[in-house]
Amino acid sequence: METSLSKEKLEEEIAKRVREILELLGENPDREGLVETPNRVARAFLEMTSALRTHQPEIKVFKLGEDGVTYEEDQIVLASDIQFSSLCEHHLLPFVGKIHVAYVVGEEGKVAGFSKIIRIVNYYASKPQIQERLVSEIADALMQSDLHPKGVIVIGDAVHMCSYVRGVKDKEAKLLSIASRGVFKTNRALRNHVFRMLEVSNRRGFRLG
Ligand SMILES: Nc1nc2c(ncn2[C@@H]2O[C@H](COP(=O)(O)OP(=O)(O)OP(=O)(O)O)[C@@H](O)[C@H]2O)c(=O)[nH]1
Ligand SMILES: [Zn+2]
Repeated sequence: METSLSKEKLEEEIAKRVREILELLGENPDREGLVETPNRVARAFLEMTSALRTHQPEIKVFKLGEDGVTYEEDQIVLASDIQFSSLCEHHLLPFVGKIHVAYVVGEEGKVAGFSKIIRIVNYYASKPQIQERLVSEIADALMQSDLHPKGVIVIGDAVHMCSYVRGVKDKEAKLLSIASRGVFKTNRALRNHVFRMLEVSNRRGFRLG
């Protein structure tokens, strides 16, 4: 649903409801520690759902080959270990983990700005959903972008707080989900190649700082 309320008004309206929830839970929302809580919660939820009220960021692309350098055709590009947090649409609790995005350079020879891939992940993560839809949306966004890749694969690997802190309370279980598009859908060897690249990326143990 589109909302025409200003950010301030939205925060005020959400905070009012959070206050009511606190009261229903048996808390005293006027006690010192809770006075600012409804507004903090409102701001946190607005931040974690910002994609509902904003447009997808631009995916800036660069054309390879224009500088006379021959690039390897069908080069696979992997952006790995992109940390994300999102909200599960069933409980509105966070699920947090990593997303890996790989694509095969298309016939136009375009590559995406590295940070733009991270921005796209963060954008689609910023709303309530299930993890399977998150990886699918990221894959579709890249396929439909100016990048025009031959294929995209998006792997999500996350811990869901709704299963960690409540319900089954499993502290170890993780959800792994994979969305494949284009050549990755049909070519199993190519998919396996990405999995091997991820293994290398995990093994290299390269950390700055
Ligand atoms: N596949 C998938 N399931 C999810 C995701 N996030 C939450 N869920 C699951 O959504 C389901 C909702 O099930 P319900 O039975 O309606 O909710 P519930 O009574 O709170 O279920 P429990 O968590 O089993 O206590 C649960 O099994 C959650 O683990 C997700 O991203 N992907
Ligand atoms: Zn959940």
